[in-house]
Amino acid sequence: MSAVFSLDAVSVSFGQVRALSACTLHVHAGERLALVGSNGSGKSTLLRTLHGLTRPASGRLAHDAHLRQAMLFQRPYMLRTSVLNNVALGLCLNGTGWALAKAQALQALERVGLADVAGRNAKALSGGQQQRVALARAWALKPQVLLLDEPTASLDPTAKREVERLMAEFSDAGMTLVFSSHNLGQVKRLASRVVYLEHGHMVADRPTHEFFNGPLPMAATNFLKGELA
Ligand SMILES: Nc1ncnc2c1ncn2[C@@H]1O[C@H](COP(=O)(O)OP(=O)(O)OP(=O)(O)O)[C@@H](O)[C@H]1O
Repeated sequence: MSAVFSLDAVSVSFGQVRALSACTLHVHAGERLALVGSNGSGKSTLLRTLHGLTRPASGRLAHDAHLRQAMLFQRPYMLRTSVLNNVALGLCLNGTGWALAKAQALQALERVGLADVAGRNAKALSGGQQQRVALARAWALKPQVLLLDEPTASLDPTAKREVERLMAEFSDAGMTLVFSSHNLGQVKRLASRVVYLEHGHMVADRPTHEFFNGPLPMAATNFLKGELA
């Protein structure tokens, strides 16, 4: 299988804090990779490093120079303008002309079931709707890889399921997903593979079924016991 991202012994530091320690990881095309671990274990740092927002102190990050990737955050950033403009501006920043950007933005909003609110102020939407706008903004860019940092953490169960459904559909359409989550039910439902991080170290890296059915290193077993208790 071809790797879309390869991390080789990557470490990231913030001053005295070692956020990632010698992480080696190959993300393959079409995977749905979940990052799990306690608060501060390095999940966001790993995602931000894959997206080029954080620079490794050492090690090597390799990907195809033409790889199209997008990233979603726990709280989506919405500009104080219409939903349509929020999606179209993302396309414009990537070089699409305004008229085409608006047409493609509308298609993307249809894709996530939000065409009917295209004219509303994005800031006035619910958290769940805003996350779907962010998914439309990402979808419109046709990324090969979508990175998602706890995309459903602040959403109610219905909105959470809707975002999960879209993630699954995007994956079925061929997109590679890398996401962090504290919701192990969600990880079971969505992931094909799970990486467990602790204090910046990758302690376990398993297909989802094996991750939840062991055996695992003791630290990962203790984490699972704590989370499922
Ligand atoms: N910009 C930053 N400046 C200083 N320290 C940082 C910065 N970003 C992350 N850290 C530190 O790096 C470590 C890893 O943080 P990170 O946010 O990657 O963890 P996480 O697993 O995503 O946590 P959470 O589950 O709480 O989101 C933590 O000790 C955190 O305090």
